[in-house]
Amino acid sequence: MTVDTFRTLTGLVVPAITTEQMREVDRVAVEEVGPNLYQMMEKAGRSLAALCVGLLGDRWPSAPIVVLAGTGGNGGGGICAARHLANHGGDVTLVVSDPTRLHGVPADQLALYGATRGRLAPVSDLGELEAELVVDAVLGYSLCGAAHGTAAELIRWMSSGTAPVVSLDVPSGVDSTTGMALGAYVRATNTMTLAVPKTGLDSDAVGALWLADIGIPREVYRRVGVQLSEGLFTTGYRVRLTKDAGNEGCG
Ligand SMILES: NC(=O)C1=CN([C@@H]2O[C@H](COP(=O)(O)OP(=O)(O)OC[C@H]3O[C@@H](n4cnc5c(N)ncnc54)[C@H](O)[C@@H]3O)[C@@H](O)[C@H]2O)[C@@H](O)CC1
Ligand SMILES: [K+]
Repeated sequence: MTVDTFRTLTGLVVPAITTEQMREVDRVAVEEVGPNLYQMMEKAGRSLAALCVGLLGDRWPSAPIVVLAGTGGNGGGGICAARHLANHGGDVTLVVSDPTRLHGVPADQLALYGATRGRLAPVSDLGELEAELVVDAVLGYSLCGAAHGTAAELIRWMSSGTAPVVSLDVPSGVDSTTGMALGAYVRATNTMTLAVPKTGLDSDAVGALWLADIGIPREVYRRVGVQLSEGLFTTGYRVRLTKDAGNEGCG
């Protein structure tokens, strides 16, 4: 099932967009207006780390956190979050599905993570890892078909454990436009989506839905034809979204 809108807890209506529209937002930002990908990913990773700290509450920073990252932009955001968690004294272990396939910004994120106190573990160590919180940054909006290979292995590991999972952008394995999963997929307790919510996020796999500001200015949205309320992030860099069912969420 897909939706056209979500709503903030204060009642603001937020439009939902497709993967194709989000790609166009990204393209206009990167090629025409800014911010660049490094800037956006930094904000995504930092907000994701802050959400994790908030969810762990008193158990932070002694609670073991496992961050699972894929090879694309979603993985890059997860690696960036792992760096922020490690920088702030967290007990972090990062597992990258295939480090040899990282390139560009995500590869730079991994190199930077190597300068922290966080651990890097191979996929073969998964069975030995303990987690009180798992960050799912395996697959984002570029999922094509059913999750396969190491990505599917990481998704199955998350599904077999009891630790809550926080997904970046979309639960891995779920199509961000249609909300459908053709194979293994993550059932998140929380999902932090980026910039604008996607039409496929009205799925039970999403858990509590958050929207993070990644610094995209209104000129980008104007060029793409997306109408976001200017009041959306007046209270912070992250806002909770609910399904837009009538007056749900209004006080
Ligand atoms: N504004 C932006 O552009 C930003 C994007 N970010 C993230 O980047 C994501 C998009 O990045 P990408 O386009 O690189 O793509 P993804 O990170 O969504 O995934 C790309 C990787 O997934 C693999 N893949 C695709 N379908 C698969 C399947 N069925 N089974 C196994 N592997 C599969 C591809 O081979 C590729 O290696 C977004 O979802 C978002 O989370 C953020 O990190 C930062 C800012
Ligand atoms: K994900």
